[in-house]
Amino acid sequence: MFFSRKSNKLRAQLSRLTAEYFSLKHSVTEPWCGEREDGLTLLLPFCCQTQHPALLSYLRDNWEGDDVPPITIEHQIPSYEAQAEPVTNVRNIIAVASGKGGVGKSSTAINLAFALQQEGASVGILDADIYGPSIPIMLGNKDAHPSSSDNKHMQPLDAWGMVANSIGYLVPEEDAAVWRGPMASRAVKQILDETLWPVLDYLIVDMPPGTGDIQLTMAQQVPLTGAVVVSTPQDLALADARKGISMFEKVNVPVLGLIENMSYFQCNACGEKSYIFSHGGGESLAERHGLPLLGAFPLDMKIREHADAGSPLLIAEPEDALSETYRSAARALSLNLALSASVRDGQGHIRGNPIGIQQR
Ligand SMILES: Nc1ncnc2c1ncn2[C@@H]1O[C@H](COP(=O)(O)OP(=O)(O)OP(=O)(O)O)[C@@H](O)[C@H]1O
Repeated sequence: MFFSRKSNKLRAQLSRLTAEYFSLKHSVTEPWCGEREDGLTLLLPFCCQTQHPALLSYLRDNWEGDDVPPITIEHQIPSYEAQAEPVTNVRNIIAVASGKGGVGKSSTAINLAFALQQEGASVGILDADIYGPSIPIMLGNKDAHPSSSDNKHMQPLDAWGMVANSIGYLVPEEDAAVWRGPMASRAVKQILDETLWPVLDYLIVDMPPGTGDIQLTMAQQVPLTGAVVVSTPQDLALADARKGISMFEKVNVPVLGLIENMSYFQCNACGEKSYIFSHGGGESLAERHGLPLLGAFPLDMKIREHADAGSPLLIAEPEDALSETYRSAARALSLNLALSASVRDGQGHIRGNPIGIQQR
């Protein structure tokens, strides 16, 4: 065993500094710390790959004692409990939902999916917005169709390194548009189960907007690990977002956080922010429900342009400040899931308060 006598002390120090970095309790970070022959290991149950260098610097700069041992940071995302049977190869399914239509749920779903991927997770996206599938347009492959070698299972489409499936790849939009609720829910469940997903840490599901029977049935039938609710700061949208939160609570799906979209518009010329759809609504809704606000995104032409052009913002402009805001939301989402959910097989139980990752 490496440094046998000192190893407990070293692990305790790694745990303390990691807790400080993420503003967590020492007892939360302790199980993440281990050792191997040539040094210490930090195995995180959430993804934040872009932060590893900063975390490593923080550990090195604040290490007390003689030499800093070699530290390896890795992540391994567990499968968390859900109300229904898991889908083959899929560790966690996260719904992106909105009470009201047109608030930017699909744009958020796709950008969050790429952001999680850039943070080191393996991610796929399922477009369950049966009456208005927009993921194929946003991925730029609306005329593609999944292939099948046995006429029973489908290979998901692969666009920009992201696996995806959507009703939009399978049937003409006008056909799905007339399906009744039960048929629509069955179709989503069927696509979910019959797609040959590779091993995924997260499958992001773009839900149909609203909180009616269809959404409720889907929330029950799909083994959701958690949900993210998207809203604009407008009173009307917030009232519907509240209904969305209650819907997930009713079916015991934990809401992992809120996203406020179209929060403000910033003038390119003078930099002034205008709060077109009101101000602070997302924050107060999050506070009232004890949920984290994972991110607040401006009304920005780039978001619309990349969605329309089928070139995901995070791929086309990964260095843009907006892309970093999506990655920050993705990190907070991944961390919050790790802190608030129970691991599916009952091993390595981790609990704590929902918080975002601190920017250092
Ligand atoms: N923050 C934003 N800034 C600018 N445009 C945005 C933003 N968010 C979304 N949009 C644009 O608004 C339109 C609606 O967005 P999107 O399709 O993501 O919403 P939705 O809530 O999924 O809609 P639906 O209810 O139809 O499913 C799209 O044209 C999208 O590009």
